[in-house]
Amino acid sequence: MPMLRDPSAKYAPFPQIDLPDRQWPTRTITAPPRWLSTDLRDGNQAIVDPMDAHKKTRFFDLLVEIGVKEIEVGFPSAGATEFDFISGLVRSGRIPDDVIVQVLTQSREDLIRTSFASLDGARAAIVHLYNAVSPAWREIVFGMSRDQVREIAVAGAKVMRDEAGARPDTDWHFQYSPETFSTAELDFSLEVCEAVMDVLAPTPDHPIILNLPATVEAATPNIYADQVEYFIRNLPNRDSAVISLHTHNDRGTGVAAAELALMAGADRVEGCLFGNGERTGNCCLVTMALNMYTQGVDPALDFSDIDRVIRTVEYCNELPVPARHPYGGELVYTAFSGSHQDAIKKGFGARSTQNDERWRVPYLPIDPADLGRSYEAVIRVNSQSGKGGFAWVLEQDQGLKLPKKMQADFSPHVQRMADELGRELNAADIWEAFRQTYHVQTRDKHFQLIDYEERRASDGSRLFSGRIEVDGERQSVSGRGNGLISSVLSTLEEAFGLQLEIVDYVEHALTTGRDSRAAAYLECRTPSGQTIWACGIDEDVATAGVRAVLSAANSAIART
Ligand SMILES: CC(=O)SCCNC(=O)CCNC(=O)[C@H](O)C(C)(C)COP(=O)(O)OP(=O)(O)OC[C@H]1O[C@@H](n2cnc3c(N)ncnc32)[C@H](O)[C@@H]1OP(=O)(O)O
Ligand SMILES: CC(C)C(=O)C(=O)O
Repeated sequence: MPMLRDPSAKYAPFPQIDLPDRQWPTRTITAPPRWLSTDLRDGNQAIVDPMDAHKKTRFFDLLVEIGVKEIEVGFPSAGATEFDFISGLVRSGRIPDDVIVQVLTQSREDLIRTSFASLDGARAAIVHLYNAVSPAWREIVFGMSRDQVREIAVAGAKVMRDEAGARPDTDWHFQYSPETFSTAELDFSLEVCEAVMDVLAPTPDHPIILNLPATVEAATPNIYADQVEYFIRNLPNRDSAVISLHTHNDRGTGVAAAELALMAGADRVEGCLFGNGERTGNCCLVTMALNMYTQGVDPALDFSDIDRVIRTVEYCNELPVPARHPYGGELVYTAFSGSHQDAIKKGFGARSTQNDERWRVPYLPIDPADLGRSYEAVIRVNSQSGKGGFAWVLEQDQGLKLPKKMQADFSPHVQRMADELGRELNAADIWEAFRQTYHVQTRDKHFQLIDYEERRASDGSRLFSGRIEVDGERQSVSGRGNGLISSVLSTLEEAFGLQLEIVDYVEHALTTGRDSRAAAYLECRTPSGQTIWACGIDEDVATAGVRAVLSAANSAIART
């Protein structure tokens, strides 16, 4: 039994933070944070084949297009690929004036100097220093006391200060991360950050960025929010620091933790597109930004063409964006199940009639069109689907708006096909089933309309005379009625002895413009009381009605 019956001996619950007057639970997010993308660093260090310069450049350009203003472009001391990319980028003139690049370094003198060297010639840059501060890292990784670990940070900060001082042509900004903040004692994180601030002497005009990582997510997101609020409230010179968040997703709540910690007073969020990053990844910037958007807050990041973003991210990371990933996954706007389809279809219907700006479509938290997604994929049909499903597909694909009762009539045909095929039914499958069921635009039917003309008799009645192919043989037939439809019905009765009574008739245009076509739907009853639904489609609305009557006649013949 690999899983323990009593895991409490091996895993301890995370302790609560003593912050009884916490403020964050009653706050809301009303403005976007400063965003930093760490796709080219935390993301890149976590993929099987790190990106080459070509891929990194493509990713960088994408981030700029989306609107990210702070971009961690790598870890210059990791090797030549990283160093050359960063120094090449700095010299390329590719970095827009309103975008600042950031690099990460361990707190080791040689690595810090290499990091500064990679940024030679930069207009502005952020150098990001880190060392882990929590007990397990102190004891296991460094084998050091608290004082010694604090000294790692202080020594690194001094090298940063001196390197920056020696390179006055660049507008340097400093960032320090007490790595493993989320599992460290809060007083110690504060102590180390204060010691780093003492060296770097930030001011409100030139603040330091203090980045508080949940390097490993170890508790529920409210705990991280408490930690961040506690840190902010106890940090001297708060106005000389930008408080930044860097969450991971080990418990699946990386975005939630960042959201609550933003409510706790943080200013900046680091993360990756679609949550790439070490292990389960970083905070997903797409999710967090679009969560804000769906609360009516402009996130200042643009995902208007989310599929293009996904294509580039998948190409660069060589990792798929999962089908269920919030906002971006292939299936996140798709309903297969009947009751969801029904509600979504009604939601779109209500939108088209109510002219209401507020988004209120059941089951869809966001309008897919805002992200460049079409409505076609919103509803897909398989054996779990209902009437709303195929009705939506026929409407999107063919422009057909089936009357409700006809949907019920067609439903068993679709259900049978889905059960038999055991797979999703695409638009072509459904259209083919519809054509066969209602003899629409098929050649192999019993009655086939060739042509007809309609005249008004002196007594006001209508005369239908036309040519109908009956099992391949053309016949000239005619009949009289009060209107065109009834004259065709009497023609069928007189010429072929076929009796049909009209119960309901609906017609609508299929498209607008010069090439418009029309669809007519007919509910008929046979002398034995059977209901027959029929459909006719034609460029001319009257002819669509005639075709619908012949569709009903073909069904009646098929049933005998
Ligand atoms: C949580 C994060 O994501 S942090 C970012 C991590 N990212 C990366 O590591 C990607 C790039 N890194 C690299 O390419 C390599 O680690 C290099 C080139 C930077 C350094 O490589 P190496 O020197 O071979 O070793 P490594 O990274 O394993 O460092 C281990 C040593 O550094 C020490 N160390 C680790 N982190 C830090 C730090 N932040 N500050 C100071 N020392 C550190 C360790 O205690 C260890 O010391 P020891 O050798 O005395 O036991
Ligand atoms: C370097 C820091 C910010 C980091 O990546 C982490 O702790 O996850």
